[in-house]
Amino acid sequence: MTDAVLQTKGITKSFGALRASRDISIDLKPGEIHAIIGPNGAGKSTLIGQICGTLKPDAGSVHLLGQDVTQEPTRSRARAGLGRTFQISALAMEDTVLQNAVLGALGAAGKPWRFFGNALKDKALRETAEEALERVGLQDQARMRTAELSHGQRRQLEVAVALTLKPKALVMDEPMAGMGSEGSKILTGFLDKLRQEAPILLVEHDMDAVFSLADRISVLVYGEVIATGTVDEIRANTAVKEAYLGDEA
Ligand SMILES: Nc1ncnc2c1ncn2[C@@H]1O[C@H](COP(=O)(O)OP(=O)(O)OP(=O)(O)O)[C@@H](O)[C@H]1O
Repeated sequence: MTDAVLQTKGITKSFGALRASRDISIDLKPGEIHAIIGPNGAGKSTLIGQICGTLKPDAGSVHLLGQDVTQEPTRSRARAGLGRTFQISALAMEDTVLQNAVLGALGAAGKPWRFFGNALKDKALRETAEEALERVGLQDQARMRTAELSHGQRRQLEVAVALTLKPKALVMDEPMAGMGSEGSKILTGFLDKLRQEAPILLVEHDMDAVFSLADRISVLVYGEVIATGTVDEIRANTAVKEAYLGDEA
């Protein structure tokens, strides 16, 4: 377990009487995609919030590259190498694709947003942004307004923004949501390669994507991890079939 890039130990979180996270211990190892699946309301977003620092656990701890970051705010976790993409887009729609990527690079460099006006002229930031766009295949769209991108391209841009951080680990919240089958295929191929650079904790409802990408899957039900295993192990797990997968297994 010592080689985990990201790890939670006994994370517990309640909202009033509702226990949204129950003693969750999961880890993310170098080079892997670890998918978190479970029904609506199972506690996936609550878990991500605690990992990324927007929510504080009532008990338990979060470790990034061996450091206990439980009390650290989101910003310092990001600076330490924790990248994330959001379920709801955080992009500035009226800005160009390149501007959004530069904004990401500016944040990754720890510079306040008031420097944004000059950021486009900053060679290093611009290069970081252009490189990230190229990696997700959006170099030809750099000058387009973000609002003009297709849904799938916006998802690709969100990944590019996360990449400007040069992350050591990535947390992705439903990257496939709203994608057509072609877009899902492109993103799946991209994530498949990306795992070598930064392992990915992937929260995803698209079971085709999960089954084709995940090295390991953890199944969350009522705030509790009921199983962790390979795709084959999870598909064969009776408790998982009963609680969640049913005929999809
Ligand atoms: N801030 C909050 N206050 C009160 N209850 C909350 C809060 N956030 C989440 N919950 C509750 O905690 C439980 C877990 O919610 P969470 O959003 O983490 O689930 P989820 O697995 O991400 O769901 P989905 O797949 O629908 O996104 C739900 O019952 C939800 O209503």
